Amino acid sequence: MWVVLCILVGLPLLLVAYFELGLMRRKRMLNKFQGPRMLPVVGNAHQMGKTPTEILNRFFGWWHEYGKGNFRYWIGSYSNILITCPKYMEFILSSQTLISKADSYDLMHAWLGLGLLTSTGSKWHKRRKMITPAFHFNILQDFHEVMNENSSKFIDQLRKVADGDNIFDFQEEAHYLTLDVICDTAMGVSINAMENRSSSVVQAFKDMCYIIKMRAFNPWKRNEKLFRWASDYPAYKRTLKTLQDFTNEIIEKRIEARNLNNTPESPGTEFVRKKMAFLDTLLSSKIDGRPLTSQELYEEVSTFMFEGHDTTTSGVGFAVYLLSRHQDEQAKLFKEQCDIMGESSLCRDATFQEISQMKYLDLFIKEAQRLYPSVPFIGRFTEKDYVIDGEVVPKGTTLNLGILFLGYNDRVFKDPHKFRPERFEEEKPGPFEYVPFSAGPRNCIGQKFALLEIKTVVSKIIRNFEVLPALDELASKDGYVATTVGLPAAEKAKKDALIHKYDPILSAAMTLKSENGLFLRMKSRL
Ligand code: HEM
Repeated sequence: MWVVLCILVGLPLLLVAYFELGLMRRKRMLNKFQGPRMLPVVGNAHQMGKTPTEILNRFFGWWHEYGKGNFRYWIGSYSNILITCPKYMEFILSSQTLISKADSYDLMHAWLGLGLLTSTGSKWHKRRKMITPAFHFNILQDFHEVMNENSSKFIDQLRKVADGDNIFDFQEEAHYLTLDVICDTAMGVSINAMENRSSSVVQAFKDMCYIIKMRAFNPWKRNEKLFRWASDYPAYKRTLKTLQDFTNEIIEKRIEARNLNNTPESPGTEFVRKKMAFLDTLLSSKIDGRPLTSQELYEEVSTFMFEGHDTTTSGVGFAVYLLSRHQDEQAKLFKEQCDIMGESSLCRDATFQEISQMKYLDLFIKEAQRLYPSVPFIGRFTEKDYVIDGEVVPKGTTLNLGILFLGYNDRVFKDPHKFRPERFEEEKPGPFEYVPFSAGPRNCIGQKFALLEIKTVVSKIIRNFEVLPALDELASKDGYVATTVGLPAAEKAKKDALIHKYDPILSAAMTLKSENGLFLRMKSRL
């Protein structure tokens, strides 16, 4: 009897002791960082919350508690530091060795393999060098034509859905547009997602982006082995196969066409684009003196398909959302369009040069990305000890770089909850104080592409539509943004009552499919 009792009590205690002993070194070092008290075994997991909204609120709560600095927290045996100090950002993002991604990126491996976004070490170095020329100025100019063509179709589509006083989900519409642009520029094919939205490939892209984000917030489904038992696993596998088959087929056909010297210009091919697609650049490139293997081609094309449309969808979405809330700024943007394009030719496409002259639009997009960055967090993993600003960050720590938090830091941005595009002319943030596209050697390779696309689409919307004020109580009358993000708890509670129904950052920027959508009203100007 006593023996059984001893085993029942002693064994769990021994297990806990063993578990804690294994973490001792990391705990000792990380205790030098400020952060919430943790329990044995679970760490701070019990405090995190379950939904993206709860998790984000928890992070902002701690951020205020710890003086808007970095803080550490533990999820079981996983040690994390949320990085919000520009000095740390600088060290991490400038490092040539601290380039391994956090384990949250593993969720993308099944689809993207180890492409530019997810790879590390010499594999990443070689690929980065090879892919950089794909964003050359001339290629970007070619891509601008595709952006223009597709955004004209998008405007036609908006005329249908925004007809009269219709309220519609803008984010949903923008998703199909950005998918069309990226398919055309990355692979040289048109899937016409704006019209064929129910096609299996179009839905597969949408579902896959959703699944990746949903799993990131679900501790069980995040685990590959446990996810296999989930009821949505079979559907996920089907989605994955649809995307893999589609991409591989396009690559094979493109190679065949090239082998037959059947250039993309030749009639009779299904390749609609007459210009070089990203895939063509890859097919002409070499790694270690040899052409890329089918797997390498697949990984890079898929990476572009993912990175290149999900991010720009929210980039366009939040900019247009802010138009609805900030009518004075919308009026200034419209005036800029008239000045640059001429009042009588607002219908035509803006040229590459005209887009670069749209200075107020540039400031507006910068401000939108400060408040609602399309990529709110990025993650790194320490493969060895690092000394950052005099403190040792031990091997085996996940560094979550809070891009979102930088934008709400009043030491960097005066009155951060005020929506004021002009601030970027007056108070220039340092290179690591505002990093929506990251910075340093692993910054966003598609930054110029993304900004060009967002500006092309948003400027066209401004010329063609008046984005009407929101019908709720949240239209800004004082220039402040309608969000609870970044507010201290007391102020947040006051605003919560108003905003709980609709807060784009909590529902969409945290990138789980928006609970309510991004509902807007527009009136045609023409
Ligand atoms: C608003 C739009 C976009 C934003 C805010 C954005 C932001 C970012 C950020 C923050 C990173 C760093 C990720 C990390 O370190 O884990 C990144 C990396 C990357 N982005 Fe973007 N991105 C955007 C659009 C695009 C587009 C349009 C493309 C391609 C056409 C693209 C391709 C990539 C790739 C391939 C990487 C990985 C680069 C590397 O690790 O060397 N992105 N992006």
